[in-house]
Amino acid sequence: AAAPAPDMEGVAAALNAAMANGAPGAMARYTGPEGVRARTAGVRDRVSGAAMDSRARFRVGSVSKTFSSVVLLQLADEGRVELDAPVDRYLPGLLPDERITVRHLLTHRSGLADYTDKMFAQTVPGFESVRNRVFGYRDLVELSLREPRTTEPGAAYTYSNANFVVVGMLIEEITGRPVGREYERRIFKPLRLRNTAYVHPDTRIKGLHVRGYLHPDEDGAPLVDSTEQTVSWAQSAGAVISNPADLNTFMTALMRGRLLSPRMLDAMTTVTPTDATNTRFYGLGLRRYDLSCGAQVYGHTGTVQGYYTYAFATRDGRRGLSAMANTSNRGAANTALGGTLEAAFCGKKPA
Ligand SMILES: C[C@@H](NC(=O)[C@@H](C)NC(=O)CCCC[C@H](NC(=O)C[NH3+])C(=O)[O-])C(=O)O
Repeated sequence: AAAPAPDMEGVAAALNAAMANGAPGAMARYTGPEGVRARTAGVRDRVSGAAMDSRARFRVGSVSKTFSSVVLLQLADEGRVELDAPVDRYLPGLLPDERITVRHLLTHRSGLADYTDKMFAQTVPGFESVRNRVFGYRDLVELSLREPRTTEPGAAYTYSNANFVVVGMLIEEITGRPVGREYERRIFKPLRLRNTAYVHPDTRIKGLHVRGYLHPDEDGAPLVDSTEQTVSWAQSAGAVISNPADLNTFMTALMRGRLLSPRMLDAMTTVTPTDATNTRFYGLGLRRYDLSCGAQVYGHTGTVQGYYTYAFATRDGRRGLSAMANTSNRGAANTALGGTLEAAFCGKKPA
């Protein structure tokens, strides 16, 4: 059946719901056979009052994991890394268990603990303690290895930023180049993503951008402007900057086979369930959400201080949606923002 037209009023309602739940602003951009549709709400800057702008850049958080996964899978397509080889073959001695394979990293089944749980147990103090720090990859792996492993290698899905820190190390080890350079030459340049950048450890977002606002843990405490930070605590797991149009271009081009061989794209989109709802799945650095109308959308979510992101596309790459709310540490705002997916990909609810 032909896909339903996007329900842009429903998208706008989801943006307003994100604002009602604590986001100063939000925006979404749909691309499909009907053309491009964008909606904005609220402000991108609480001090100047500047309105949200769908061209503006922001921190995409874990959507960075899909960029990192694409680079590593291109290296696999080139025969320079084997997904089922132990990480130990490429980074000898880094990890304490040689059963951990490259594929375990990409599927969050390595058992490596997520160091951000402790790092950000207290949201604002944790953020303030790292926002200007520059970590080496090994510092972050060390932080992870201080915690007990969460599963036997391959046995279960347990999400961890540490996995994609090691993916960044693999990319640099195999190519001999910084991960940012590989993003540029393999993804940003070929797809002409002119509003996408990897500037770690620079703390600024250059050009027209959204300011991000972090909710403290204490009820009623004022929002913290978290726009400037190194995101060195995440790097290849979360430090990419982009904008809605570039995220649509990236996810739809990925699904159309512009970045990987058909075999590798099939591997990337081969998913396993991540929870009991059987509507959320994970492949190789890629999420799949199964929506109420039967649509299956592939992409990633992102959470970095001051920014919630969704960036998804249909498997045929004909339709895409990216959405952002400029707040975080406020789950209800994130859930509300997620409502843009149902509205965009399932269209108007039957009356
Ligand atoms: C979940 C998401 N993951 C990511 O995007 C990665 C890069 N972000 C995190 O791990 C969250 C770090 C804490 C955020 C902070 N929370 C706290 O500090 C809680 N105490 C905040 O909300 O800004 C994803 O894969 O979709």
